[in-house]
Amino acid sequence: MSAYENEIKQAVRTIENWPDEGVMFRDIMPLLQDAHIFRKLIDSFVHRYQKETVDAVAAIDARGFILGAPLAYELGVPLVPVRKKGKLPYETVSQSYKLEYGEAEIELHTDALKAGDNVVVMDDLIATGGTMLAACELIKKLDANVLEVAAIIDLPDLKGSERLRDAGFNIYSICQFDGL
Ligand SMILES: O=P(O)(O)OC[C@H]1O[C@H](OP(=O)(O)OP(=O)(O)O)[C@H](O)[C@@H]1O
Ligand SMILES: Nc1ncnc2[nH]cnc12
Repeated sequence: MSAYENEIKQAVRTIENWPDEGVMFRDIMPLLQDAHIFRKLIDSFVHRYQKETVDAVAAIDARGFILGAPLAYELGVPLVPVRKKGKLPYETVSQSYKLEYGEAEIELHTDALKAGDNVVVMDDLIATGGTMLAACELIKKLDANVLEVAAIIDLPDLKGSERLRDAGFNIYSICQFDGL
């Protein structure tokens, strides 16, 4: 792990037993409160994608918006918010996915991407991978291509990154934490 990756990992705050007993909540808010770390964080994503052919950044509601917006701005490409159900006013495609308890649904406007667009999908964290996989399905429904899914944090014990890899997606995460 490089020095900057370690600096980012050290800045993540862990809250035990939140929101439920047994969960170690990995809180990215301290990374945003430190302007120096926030800049390094965004720059690391920019550096990874600036030489790639990226046509859009899809950012997942809600914490993915915080990262996806500055990345899209710096790359000079469109920002495509992937929103939770019922928030987008125009015609949508939607995809349901499993949560620990029950189901959720996310949506994209049908005109958000063009067929063949190369898309980076951005969120703060991959746990079970359900959210990222659903976002990738939406992108595929619009005949666009997922170049890579990107997150600050991967929780490999929850097998989300494994599910994403098995489904054929490339993954980039800056740091990993053991446990739930
Ligand atoms: O890999 P998964 O098991 O799908 O979990 C990861 C997702 O969970 C969190 O969002 P949450 O649904 O809590 O919404 P929020 O961003 O509105 O807090 C996180 O920001 C990811 O989007
Ligand atoms: N452990 C965790 N920390 C922060 N966000 C999460 N989303 C799902 N699991 C999470």
